[in-house]
Order: sequence, then structure tokens, then C-alpha cells
Amino acid sequence: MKAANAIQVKNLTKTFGEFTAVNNISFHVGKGEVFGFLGANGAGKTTAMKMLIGILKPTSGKAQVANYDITSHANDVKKNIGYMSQRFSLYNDLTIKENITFFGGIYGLKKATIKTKTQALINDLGLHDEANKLVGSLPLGWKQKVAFSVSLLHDPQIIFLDEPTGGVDPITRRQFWEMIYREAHKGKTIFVTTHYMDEAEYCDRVSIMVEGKIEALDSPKNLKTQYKVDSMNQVFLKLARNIE
Ligand SMILES: Nc1ncnc2c1ncn2[C@@H]1O[C@H](COP(=O)(O)OP(=O)(O)OP(=O)(O)O)[C@@H](O)[C@H]1O
Repeated sequence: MKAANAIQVKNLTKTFGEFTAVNNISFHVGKGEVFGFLGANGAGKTTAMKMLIGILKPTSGKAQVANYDITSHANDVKKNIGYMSQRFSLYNDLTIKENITFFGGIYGLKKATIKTKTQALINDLGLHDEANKLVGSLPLGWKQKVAFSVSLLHDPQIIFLDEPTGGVDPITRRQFWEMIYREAHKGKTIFVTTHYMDEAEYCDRVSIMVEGKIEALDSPKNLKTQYKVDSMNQVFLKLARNIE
């Protein structure tokens, strides 16, 4: 497996009883790449992502994340990745500062580092007036921006984002993607699932999962050429919904 890749997946499969949720998928993600992981509801994205972040054991196949085997070195994988999901991110009943301190502690950062990082994060996001407010009182878009920054506190090489912008307005989504690009330019690898096809256009490469299998994988430009359509939305509809 090539060391230059941040993620390397070979014949990864997960079955639940008779049902195959992830069916023999193989792909790689290069360092510093923004990789979109798409699929309709139930296609198997979350199951695949859970295996890659080391919390679900594959039935068969192999994967390396940050050069660690996801089965034999799951704890090393966890230390070297950031994770953020739309469903769970921050504690609503803690302030922004308290959330940063709490997660910094979980990531094993020293007190002084947490203090410096807290200030940097608040400065970067321009959240001086909100730093001592409960996260629950913030608009969703702001929560997600803070959650993304918190997922970066321990300086992970790879960041997994599971529908990070679900339910967020278009302007905030655009700002969120600017944050993603900034991290990619620093050399971080971004693995992101989304249901927004305009966001798929922002990815360097995109894979589309259908019923547990990866049916397409290429840059948005090449996929549009391959499927002879003008948008990623049409590519997705052709594949995931089987519409001709
Ligand atoms: N623990 C489990 N036991 C049995 N079936 C499961 C389990 N986890 C997931 N599945 C099934 O595997 C399939 C893929 O689910 P998964 O959550 O990975 O899809 P997804 O692509 O992430 O969908 P969504 O976009 O809705 O989150 C679904 O049919 C789901 O019901």
C-alpha cells in the first residue's frame, strides 16, 4: 500500500447477518485531497465510515488510515483523525470555551496548549462576544463551524466529516467549505459525506455508493463527462436513483 495515500481501502466488506451493507469496496484518498463520499440513504456510507474511523470491525477486506491498519491499530487510527458529524458534535449545555476545554482534555492536550488553541479558535472564527455563551444558543451554522474547529484541536492528519452542513443555510455552507479548503491547503485530508450536490462539485474527487458498492469514482469534471451531463446532481440521479 502506498505511503503517499492518507486512506487506502481494499475489498472492504461489512455484513449484518445475511445483509451486505458494504460490498467489497476499494479506493484510495491522497494526502491533502478533499474526497466526497456520496450515496443515497442506506447506501452504506455510514457503515463504511465507521469501519474507517476504527469503531466497526470489517467482515472482510483491509484498510489503512493515516498508515494504520483499521483492524489491528484502531486506537492509532482514532488518535490521528478528526471526526465531526451533523448528528453529534458539541455539548449544547456547555459554552464554546467549555466545549473547547472539554474536547481538548479528551484529546489529551496540555492545559497551556488548550488555552492557546481556544484563543486562536475564537479569534479565527470572530467569536469574542459568543465565547462564553452556551453552544445551544448559537445558530446551527455557527455550531457546525465551532465543531469543525474542535475536531481539529489535536492536529489530526485526516478529518472525517459526516454530513457536516446538513440543515445549514447556503451562505454558511459556503463559509464552511472555505474552512475545509483552508485545512486541505495545509495538507490535511478531508473525507466528507454530503447530500448537497453543489458541495460534491467542490470536492477533488467523488465516489458514489449504490447498495453497498462504489459505482463511480472520479473528479466531478470527469464524472460529468463520463455520464454526459452538466451537474453532479444529474450524475447522482443517473447512478443512485437509476434514472436515465
Ligand atoms: N447494525 C446494523 N445492523 C443491521 N443493519 C444495519 C446496521 N447498520 C446499518 N445497517 C443497514 O445497512 C444499510 C446501510 O446503512 P448506512 O447507515 O451505512 O447507510 P448510509 O449510506 O449511511 O445512509 P444514510 O445516508 O441514511 O445515513 C442500511 O440498509 C441499514 O439499515
